Amino acid sequence: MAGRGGLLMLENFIGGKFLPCSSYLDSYDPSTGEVYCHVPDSGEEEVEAAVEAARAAFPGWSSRSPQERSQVLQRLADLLEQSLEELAQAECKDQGKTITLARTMDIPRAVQNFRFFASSILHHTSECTQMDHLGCLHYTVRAPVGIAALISPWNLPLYLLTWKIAPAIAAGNTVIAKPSELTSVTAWMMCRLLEKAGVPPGVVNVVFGTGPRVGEALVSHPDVPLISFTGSQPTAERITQLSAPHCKKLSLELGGKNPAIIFEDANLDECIPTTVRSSFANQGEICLCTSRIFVQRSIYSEFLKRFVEATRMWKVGIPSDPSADMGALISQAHLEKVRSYIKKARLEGARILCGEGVDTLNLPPRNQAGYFMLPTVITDVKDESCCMKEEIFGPVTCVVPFDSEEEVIQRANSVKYGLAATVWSGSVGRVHRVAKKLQSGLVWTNCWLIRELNLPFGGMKSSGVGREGARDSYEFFTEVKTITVKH
Ligand SMILES: NC(=O)C1=CN([C@@H]2O[C@H](COP(=O)(O)OP(=O)(O)OC[C@H]3O[C@@H](n4cnc5c(N)ncnc54)[C@H](O)[C@@H]3O)[C@@H](O)[C@H]2O)C=CC1
Ligand SMILES: N/C(=C\C=C\C(=O)O)C(=O)O
Repeated sequence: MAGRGGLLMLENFIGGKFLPCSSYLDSYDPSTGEVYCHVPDSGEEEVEAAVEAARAAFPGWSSRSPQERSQVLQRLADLLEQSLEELAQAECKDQGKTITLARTMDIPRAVQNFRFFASSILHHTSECTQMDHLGCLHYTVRAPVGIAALISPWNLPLYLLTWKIAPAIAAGNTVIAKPSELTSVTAWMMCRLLEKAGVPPGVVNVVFGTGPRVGEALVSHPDVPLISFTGSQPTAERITQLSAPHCKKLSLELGGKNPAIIFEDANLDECIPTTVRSSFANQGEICLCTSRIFVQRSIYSEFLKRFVEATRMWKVGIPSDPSADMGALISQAHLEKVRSYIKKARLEGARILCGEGVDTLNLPPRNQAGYFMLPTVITDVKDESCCMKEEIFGPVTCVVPFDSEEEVIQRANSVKYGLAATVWSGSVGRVHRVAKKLQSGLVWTNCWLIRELNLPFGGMKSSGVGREGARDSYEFFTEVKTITVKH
């Protein structure tokens, strides 16, 4: 919809209707730094209306059979798939990611999220145990919890939002989704498809705006009993505080400081391109991205040389360029934050081998004010440095040597996060041994980001609370009851 100055103007989606808001936020095109869209700056009033709509829709939706709900999810998946190109173009413009990534990863995965939960909801079974000596049979039943608040970040906008909406509504809940105010467009586009897919009004409501205003109104609302959040650890802390008085169910998917551990028997021909990708895909703005690379000393020099060469080949370009490997970062503030880590590393005596401040970035004149930076490799950096401890969430990775297996496990585990690790070795015994000892919710060995949606996804320590996946999301989005029958 065209709004002020011909710019795109989004509206909230509440009770099956698009509704204007009394105030709006500017949303920027990361590749130019120009305002291109206005996003509703919602608050308590909009949350109240969304809660009312979600409450009214709950009895009807929750009493449908899993088969009926599954069909609706399948139709929505089909409609999203038919709009794949349009959604990919929108995601690329709104987020700054490359069109290739949006086409091959973000939007296909959003489609898959609905297909996956449309199927998995049909296959859950409940538990039953016998106590013959007491003449008792015990079994469990599950029921949807109610109105779910779903809060998602800006890095994988539709991908992560649908990873929450799909299991929540498949299980019979009604939802109020709040996408990041920085990347709201594809969620709004999805709302245009809901009626055609057969999603009844009020089952999926989307309120746009900032965390402190609309986010807090949502998470502290007494009639919203569960919250699924993906984002930063400080925001998770705030959500936990606000929801604590109501004892809400919480699922928190947070950041990482993910290690790659590369042993001397690794296949470097596979490891190097994959580790470049795991460090810099989506501008390093994925919570699963590698940011600490530990390399066994005997291959350290060779690895470093080849890794830097491969990083220099990683093309930074305008997001709409299909040959670009990396686009623009999300915002000016984020670009400055990422750059500040490189400055700190320099001051601490680390060496920047390529990227920011070393190589030259060539951009068309129209994109000079965009939020671009080159993929950057840091070395000679201490484990205590903030670059090795804190989540940077940008195209920056540190490479350091190690000597023994025990030492590298201890160093990899020495951060507050525990989300994702990769281990590279030709020894089957070693990959199992090391994977088991890493404090990490996910370990990929000799690969990265191969997702099996059935299995638990999530982090340990400060990387989160709870897991998502076929069974885990079902358990989160339902309440279980144990029933005992004396016969
Ligand atoms: N999945 C991840 O691990 C992600 C990590 N981050 C990290 O967080 C840093 C900051 O990025 P942000 O966008 O500011 O992340 P954030 O955690 O503030 O935002 C994520 C979502 O939470 C909402 N939100 C923010 N404050 C809230 C509050 N008080 N109550 C309810 N909802 C609230 C935001 O509007 C957004 O929808 C990044 O630099 C990165 O390090 C950011 C995005 C994703
Ligand atoms: N939660 C994030 C990524 C998840 C990826 C997946 O489920 O495949 C993130 O980057 O915040």
